[in-house]
Amino acid sequence: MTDKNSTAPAIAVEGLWQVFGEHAEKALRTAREAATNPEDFHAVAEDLMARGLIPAVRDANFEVKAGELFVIMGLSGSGKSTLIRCISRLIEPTAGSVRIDGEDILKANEKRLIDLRRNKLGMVFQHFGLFPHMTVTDNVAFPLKMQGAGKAERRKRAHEVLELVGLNGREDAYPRNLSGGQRQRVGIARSLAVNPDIWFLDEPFSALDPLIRRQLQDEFLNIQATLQKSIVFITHDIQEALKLADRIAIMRDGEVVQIGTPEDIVLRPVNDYVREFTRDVPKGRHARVESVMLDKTPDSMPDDPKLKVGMRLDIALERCMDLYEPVPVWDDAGNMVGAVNPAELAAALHVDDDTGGAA
Ligand SMILES: Nc1ncnc2c1ncn2[C@@H]1O[C@H](COP(=O)(O)OP(=O)(O)OP(=O)(O)O)[C@@H](O)[C@H]1O
Repeated sequence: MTDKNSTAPAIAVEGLWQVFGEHAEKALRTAREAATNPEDFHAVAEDLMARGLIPAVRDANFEVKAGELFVIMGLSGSGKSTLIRCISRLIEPTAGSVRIDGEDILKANEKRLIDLRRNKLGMVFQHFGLFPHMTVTDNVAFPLKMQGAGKAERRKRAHEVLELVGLNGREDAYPRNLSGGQRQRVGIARSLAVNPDIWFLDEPFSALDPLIRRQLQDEFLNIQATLQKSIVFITHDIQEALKLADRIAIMRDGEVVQIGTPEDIVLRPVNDYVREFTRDVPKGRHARVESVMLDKTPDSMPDDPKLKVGMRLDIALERCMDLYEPVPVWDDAGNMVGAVNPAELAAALHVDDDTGGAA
C-alpha cells in the first residue's frame, strides 16, 4: 500500500524522454553530445527533429504525491498519452527514470511488471476495452481472477466496486446493453477491483456527452475523496482539468511547460500558450483569497467585511468592492491571518482578462 503519511512521492519522473524513430537512443545521445549545453532540451529536441525523429516527450521532470490527483493537460499531439504510457511502462522510454513508490520501474523485469500491473497499478482508457461476451460482474471480476482470487471473493469485490460506481442492479447485463457512461463506469469499477494504489486514466470521459461527462466527473471526485488514490489523469479539456486536479501539468510539443495548482494555472500562467487555455475561464472560481494576501498586514483596518481563508476570489470581491483600503482575512477560529487589498482582488480576477473577469 502507498503510505499516505510518508512524504515520498507516489511517482517520481526524472529527465524522461520518449523519442520515436530509428535508433532513437543513439540519436538522443548524439544530439545531447552535439548540443552546446546538453541540458538545453529545446536544442536537443530541435536537433532530433532535424534528423527526422519525433521527440514526443522532452525531458519531463515531476513528482506525483501520495493521494494526489495529478492532471496532464495539453492539445492533441502534445505528448500526454506518450507520457502516461512511459510512466506506466506500456512503452519503453528512450531515457530518464520513473520511480513508483521509490522503485525504479524501468529496471523491473517482466515478472515484476506483471505483478505491479496486477496489484498496484490501475488503468482506464477512453475506449473501455470491456469483454463483450462477459457480463458486467465478470468483466469487473476479471482482474481478480488473474490474481487467483476465489469465485465468492471475486463476486463480493465486484459487487462492492459496482456499488461504488453506481451500477448495482446491472450486474448481469452485457456491455452491448449499456450506455457509454455505464460502460465507462464498468471500466472504472474493473480497474478499482484490485484496489490499486496508483491509478492512470487516459481521457476516460472524453467519449461521453457533456451532461454524462459532468456527472462522471462528480462521481469520480466522490470516489477519490473516499479512496485517496495517487492518480495521473489525462485530459485535453481545461475545464475538466481545473475541476478535478490537485495539480495540473500543461504539455506543449512534448514539453511540460507549467506545473501548478488550478489557481496557479488560472492566475499565474507562465506563457501565452497556458494563458490562452484559461482565457475564458472564470478566474474567481479557481482562486482563493489567500492568493492575493498582502506581505504586510496594516495596523488598522475596518472590521467588516469578514473575509475568510479559503474564500473564492469572486465572492471575496463582492464583499469588499466598495472599499479602497486593505481588509482583514480571518481563519475559522476567528484569528486574523492577513489582509487583502480590494484593488488587487479585482486585478487578480481580471488577469489578462477581456471577458469580464468574474463573469
Ligand atoms: N508510436 C508512435 N510512433 C511515432 N510517433 C508517435 C507514436 N505515438 C505517438 N507519436 C507522436 O508523438 C506525438 C505525441 O503523441 P501523443 O499521442 O502522446 O499526444 P497526445 O497529447 O496524447 O494527443 P491526443 O490528445 O490526440 O491523444 C505526436 O506527434 C504523435 O504523432
